[in-house]
Amino acid sequence: MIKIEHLSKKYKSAESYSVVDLDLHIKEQEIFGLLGPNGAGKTTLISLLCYLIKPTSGSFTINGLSFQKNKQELKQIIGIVPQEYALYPSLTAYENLYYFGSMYGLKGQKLKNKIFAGLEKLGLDKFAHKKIDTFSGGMKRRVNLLASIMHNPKVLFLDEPTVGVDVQSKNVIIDYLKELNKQGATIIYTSHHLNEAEAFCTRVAIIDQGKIIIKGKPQELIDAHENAHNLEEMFLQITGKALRDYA
Ligand SMILES: Nc1ncnc2c1ncn2[C@@H]1O[C@H](COP(=O)(O)OP(=O)(O)OP(=O)(O)O)[C@@H](O)[C@H]1O
Repeated sequence: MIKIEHLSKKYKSAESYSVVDLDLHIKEQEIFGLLGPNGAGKTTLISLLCYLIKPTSGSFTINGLSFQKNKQELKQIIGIVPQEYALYPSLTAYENLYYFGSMYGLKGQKLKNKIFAGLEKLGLDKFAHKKIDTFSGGMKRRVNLLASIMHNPKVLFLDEPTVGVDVQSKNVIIDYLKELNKQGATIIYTSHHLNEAEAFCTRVAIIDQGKIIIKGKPQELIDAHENAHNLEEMFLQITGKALRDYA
């Protein structure tokens, strides 16, 4: 499904590479977690795969398609849930979703039904006609997710989709993602919530300084590390306890 080969990225203003000669294959219908300390290169990797930024070298394909040759086809099959809200605050939830759905060529009753079905699933149907700037963080995160899946993408990239939300919103988001995955979506997501990733992901990769240092099924990784009873303990053993501040 996703084949990444020797992918590297060095930002123009940066002194070092943010993604370094990275190889990774992700299979269809996996839920793949990209984990790592602050500044490890997770967002950069997701941004490369969505072609929001260009690689310095290396290549990748998604479903056999490459951005260089099949940009339009790829745009139809991928969905991107960014870390920042991609919503218009002065428009209602319905108007936002209508706008994003129209961008993918959806219209009329079909689009309307899709919007209301999504809002209902995520517990927001009562708020369809309220403006986004009146929403809580958890509500905005849920609309942000819906905006990215209006076109039923086969592959969904999510950059910290549950950051800053309460447990209730987090559970609704994760359950919805599991449902999309059951329906066939491949999911690639970044998170700092290691308990969440342990329960949610079929496989995870731990990234540090732009490189994958370990990957596998969460339980297998935990079992392979003595004294680690969960993913967080394994993560700390591998990445160390030092702070990762950068500017
Ligand atoms: N636009 C940019 N220009 C220059 N350097 C950048 C840019 N964006 C990110 N970087 C650098 O690339 C490295 C990786 O950053 P990235 O945001 O991908 O990490 P991350 O793993 O997503 O971190 P976090 O968990 O804090 O979101 C960092 O050293 C960061 O300073």
